[in-house]
Amino acid sequence: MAEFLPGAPVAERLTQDLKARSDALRQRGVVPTLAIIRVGRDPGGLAYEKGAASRCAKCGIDLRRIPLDDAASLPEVIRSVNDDPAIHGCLLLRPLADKAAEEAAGRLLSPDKDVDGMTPGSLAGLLTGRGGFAPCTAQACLELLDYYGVDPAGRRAVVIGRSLVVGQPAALLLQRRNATVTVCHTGTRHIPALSRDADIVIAAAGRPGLITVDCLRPGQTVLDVGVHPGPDGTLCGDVAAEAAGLDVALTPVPGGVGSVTSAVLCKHTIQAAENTRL
Ligand SMILES: Nc1nc(=O)c2c([nH]1)NC[C@@H]1CN(c3ccc(C(=O)N[C@@H](CCC(=O)O)C(=O)O)cc3)C=[N+]21
Repeated sequence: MAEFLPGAPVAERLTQDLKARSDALRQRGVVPTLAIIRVGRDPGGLAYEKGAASRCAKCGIDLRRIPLDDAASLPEVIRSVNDDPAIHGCLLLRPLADKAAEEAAGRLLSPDKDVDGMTPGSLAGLLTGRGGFAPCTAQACLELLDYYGVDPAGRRAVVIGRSLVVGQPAALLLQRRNATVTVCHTGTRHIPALSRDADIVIAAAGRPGLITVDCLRPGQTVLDVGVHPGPDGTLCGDVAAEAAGLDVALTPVPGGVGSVTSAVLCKHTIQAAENTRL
């Protein structure tokens, strides 16, 4: 049977540290503040905004919600966020229907306030190891490994999925922690053999049930990033439900990586507020 690795204790430990850091900032007259820009009403974005709002309240972070009907005013809103010293972090919920507007927003947002790690500046910092915030879900994977004492150093890791939001940042973060990383994607042959060979598997393909039991072996640590609404209204991940019967350490869906993501968003916001000089 699988040993489950819940996200709640990881988020809770992060929250305790962040609340203390927020109190220290407020004593210096700095109120850590996050702006969340939402264009439209995508269910995934609404779910994330709801989780982030709840986590911000626990961490002592003020939240500025900026709902927009469309992307027309996005450049002006991003500029006002960049110029507002009272706002330390900004999350633009993605994806936008208007890809060009999303890319333009990524070029406009100050990397210093890009707590979601979406801007070219942040991604360059991730690649070079010189500053910037990593995308929160990728960072959440490392927070889970650290909390549960799984040291990536010297281990073989397979990341399934090569998005700029999760797969590639997670691979870079694992490499920086001295893991040997293989990134699998739609062009990869023999994913099951490659995946079975790894000590750590990060499933971030965005395809429900893609990682079947023949991709896994006893003793592995498996982080399931997928969050997919199932036909019966429940949520499922990229890892097939049958994996629960294997002798692996597995993050549940819901209650796994997703529940740590918003805590990492808060961690980046507090860090951004601490980076400001009074
Ligand atoms: N710039 C940007 N960055 C994102 O990281 C981003 C985004 N836009 N747009 C929306 C998606 C979706 N997303 C989720 C994160 C956590 C949960 C989460 O906490 N899920 C809970 C379950 C929530 C529920 O029960 O509905 C869990 O997995 O335990 C869900 C969805 C981040 N996203």
